[in-house]
Amino acid sequence: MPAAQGTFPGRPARPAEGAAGRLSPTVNFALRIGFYCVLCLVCSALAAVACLLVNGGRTVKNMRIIRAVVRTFKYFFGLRFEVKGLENFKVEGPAIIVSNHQSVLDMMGLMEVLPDNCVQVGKKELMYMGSVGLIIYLGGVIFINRKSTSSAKMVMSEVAKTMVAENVKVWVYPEGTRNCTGDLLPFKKGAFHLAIQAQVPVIPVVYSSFTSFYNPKTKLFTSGKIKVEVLPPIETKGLTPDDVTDLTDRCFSTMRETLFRLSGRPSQAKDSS
Ligand SMILES: CCCCC/C=C\C/C=C\CCCCCCCC(=O)SCCNC(=O)CCNC(=O)[C@H](O)C(C)(C)COP(=O)(O)OP(=O)(O)OC[C@H]1O[C@@H](n2cnc3c(N)ncnc32)[C@H](O)[C@@H]1OP(=O)(O)O
Ligand SMILES: CCCCCCCC/C=C\CCCCCCCC(=O)OC[C@@H](O)COP(=O)(O)O
Repeated sequence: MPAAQGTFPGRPARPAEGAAGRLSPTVNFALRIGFYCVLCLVCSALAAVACLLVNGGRTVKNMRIIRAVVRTFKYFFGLRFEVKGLENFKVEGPAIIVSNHQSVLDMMGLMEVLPDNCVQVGKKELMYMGSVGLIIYLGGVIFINRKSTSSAKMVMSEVAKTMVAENVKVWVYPEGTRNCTGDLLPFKKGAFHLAIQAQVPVIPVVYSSFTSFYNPKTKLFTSGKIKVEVLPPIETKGLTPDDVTDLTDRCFSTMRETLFRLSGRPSQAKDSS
C-alpha cells in the first residue's frame, strides 16, 4: 500500500526517533527528488510498452494511460489535491488551457485534472530524457524550440489549425519556464496568439503555491496539500491579433489573484512588485 503522508523515502523523523533518525534537509530532498525521477523513468518505460500495445504509436489517446499511472504518484509523496471547477473544462470543442508552472512535480497536478484529448506544449529538450522523453513523445506533446522564436511561432500556428480540425485541447505553461516563488512570471504570448488564431476559448487553471512544502533553494520537500482551480473559459470569438495583449493581461491578472487566494496570500494580490 502506498505511504499516506510522505513517509517514503526520507520522511521527516518523529520526535521519538531522536537525531539518529533524522535526515538532513538536503539528503531528504535529494532522496525524494531522486525517487521521483526513478519513478518517472521506470513508469515511463512500462507505460510506453502499454501505449504501443494499446494504441500503436504517438497519439493523444496515450495520455489516458499516462494519466492513470501518474495519478498514483501523489500517494508516494503524501501530496493531496483539492480540485474545484472541473465543470469549466466542459466546453464544446477545442480550447487552450493555461496554467502556472512551479516544478517538475507539476506533472502530478497536471494529470490530476487533465481532460481527455488534451496535449501539452513542451520544450524540445524533454525528448532527450530517456524513457520519460519517449512517453512524452508517445503522448503527443507538441515540441517547441525555445531558442528559435520563428520556429516556435511556426509550430504554434500549425497547432492552431490542427487543434480545431482534430478537436484537441492544448495545455500551455505561459510563464515558459518553472517558477517556484509563489508568484507568476510575466506571461509569454504564444498561448494567446494561438487561442485567437484558432478562435477558441482560454481556460485558466491555477495551482496553489508549493512553497509551504517544496522549495529547491532551501531543500524543502515534505507532504502537502495543493489547491487547484479550473476557472471559467474566456471567449476569444471575434478577437483579432490586436487583442492579444489585453487577453494576456486579463488571464494574468485573474490567475495571479487566484494564485494568491488559493495560497492564502490575498493581501498581496494587488502588489505587482
Ligand atoms: C507514465 C510516467 C510518466 C512520467 C512523466 C510524467 C508526465 C509526462 C507526460 C506528459 C506531460 C508532458 C508535459 C510537458 C510539460 C512541458 C512544460 C514546458 O516545457 S514549459 C516550456 C515550454 N513552453 C513554452 O515556452 C510555452 C510558453 N511560451 C510561449 O508561448 C512563447 O511565446 C513562444 C511561442 C515559445 C515564443 O517564445 P520566445 O521567447 O521565443 O518569444 P516571445 O514570447 O518573446 O515572442 C516574441 C514575439 O512573437 C509574438 N508571438 C509569440 N507567439 C506567436 C504566435 N504564435 N503568432 C504570432 N506571434 C507570436 C509575441 O507576441 C512577441 O511579439 P511582441 O513582443 O510584439 O508581443
Ligand atoms: C538517457 C537520458 C536520461 C535522462 C535522465 C532524466 C531524468 C529525469 C527523469 C524524470 C524527471 C521527470 C520529469 C517529468 C517532466 C517534467 C516536465 C517539466 O517540468 O519540464 C520543465 C520545463 O517545463 C521547463 O523547463 P525549465 O524550467 O525552463 O528548465
